[in-house]
Amino acid sequence: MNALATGAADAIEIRNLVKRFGAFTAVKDVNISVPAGSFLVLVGPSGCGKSTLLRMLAGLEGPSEGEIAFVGQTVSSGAGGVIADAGRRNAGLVFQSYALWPHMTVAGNIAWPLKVARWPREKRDRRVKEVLALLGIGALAERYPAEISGGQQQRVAIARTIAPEPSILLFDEPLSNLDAKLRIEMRSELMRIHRATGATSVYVTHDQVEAMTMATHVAVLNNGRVEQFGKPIELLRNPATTFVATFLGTPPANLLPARRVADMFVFNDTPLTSGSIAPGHDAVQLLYRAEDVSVGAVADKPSVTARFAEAAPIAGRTMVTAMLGELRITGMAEGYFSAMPGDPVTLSFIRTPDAVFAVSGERITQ
Ligand SMILES: Nc1ncnc2c1ncn2[C@@H]1O[C@H](COP(=O)(O)OP(=O)(O)OP(=O)(O)O)[C@@H](O)[C@H]1O
Repeated sequence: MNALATGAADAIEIRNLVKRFGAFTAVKDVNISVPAGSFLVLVGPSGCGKSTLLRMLAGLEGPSEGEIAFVGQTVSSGAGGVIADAGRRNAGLVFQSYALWPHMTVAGNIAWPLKVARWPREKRDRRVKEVLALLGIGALAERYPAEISGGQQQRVAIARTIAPEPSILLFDEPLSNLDAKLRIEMRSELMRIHRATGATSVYVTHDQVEAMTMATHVAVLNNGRVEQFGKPIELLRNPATTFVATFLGTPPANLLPARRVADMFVFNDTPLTSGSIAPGHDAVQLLYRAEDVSVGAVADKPSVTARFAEAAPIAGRTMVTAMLGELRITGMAEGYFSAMPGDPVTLSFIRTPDAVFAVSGERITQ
C-alpha cells in the first residue's frame, strides 16, 4: 500500500535531490520514496553517486537542491541545509570500516552510544545483552577489538549501530572487506537483523547480486541519476534501459545490435526477428537472456557462429560465452560442454527477443 492510500508518510522520501561539488554534479534530480520497513538498495558502478546519496541521508552532507524527509519530517533540504543533524535523525550508519574503539571491550563499544544518549544503566545493560544475542557474539562481550576477527568486528559494528533502536539503518558497502564466504553469510544475517528490528534500511553496494538478494526496493544509479527504481523482480523482468538490463542479472543479458532489412531485424547478416516488433525504428538493440540462447543448431531457430571463449557449469547445464568480433554472447548448453578457445560455436536464438531497446538505450517494447 502506498503512502497516499494509508494516509501515512513514507519512511523515506527523497525529492528532486541534487548534489553539486563545485561545477561537478554528483547526484542529479533523484526521486525515491519507500514505505517503513523497506530494504532499499542503491546499486551502481563506482562513482555513480551512491555514497554521496547515503551521506545526505545520514546528514553528513547537505543537498544542493531538493529535500529528504523521514516519516514526513524534512531532515535536509537545498534551502535549509542539514536541518536535523546526523545525531538527531534517528538513523544509524554502518560503514565498510568498523571504527570500533580499540580500548573498549565489545560490550563497551556497543554500550557507548547508549551512554551518550543517557540510557539508564539497567536498560543499557539489558539492551547490550539483547543485541549481543541477536548478532550471535555474546561469547565475545569481554574481548577487545584487536582480539576478534574482521567478520566479528563487523558484527560488533552492526550491534553498536542497532543498539539505540534507530528507525532507519544506513549501510555503506558494509561487507566489502569480508571474504566471499563470509559476505554470503553476513548477507543472510543482515536480512535476519532487518526482519528482527523492522528498521527501514538503505544499503549501498556495487554488487548487483547483493542488491537482488537483499532488496525489497532497488534504485539503479548511473552517472548521478536513477536509471530505474522498483522491486528487484520488476527491474529484472522489465528493465527500462540497456544499462539496467546489462547491469542486473547473472549472467548479464545479451544485447545484440540489429538493423531493419525489409520486414526483419537483422543481426550479423542473420534475420532474427520481425521488424514489426519496433515500428518506426531502423536500428535497435535486441535483448536475449542467456536462457534464450542455445548452444548448437536448433530447427527453425535463427543462429550465428561465434568463437568459443569460456564455459562454466551451473546446475547440470553449462553457461557458454562466445565472441562475435568484440561482442560477448552468453548462451546455455544442456549438460556439460567444453571447447578450445577460438573454436566455432553455433548460437541459436528464440524468435522473439525478451525486450527491444532504441540505440539510445531506452526501452521500446513494453
Ligand atoms: N567531496 C567531494 N568533492 C568533489 N567530488 C566529490 C566529493 N565526493 C564525491 N565526489 C565525486 O562525486 C562522484 C560520486 O561519488 P560517490 O562516492 O558518491 O560514488 P559511489 O557511487 O559511492 O562510488 P564508489 O562505489 O566508488 O564508492 C564521484 O565522481 C566523486 O569523485
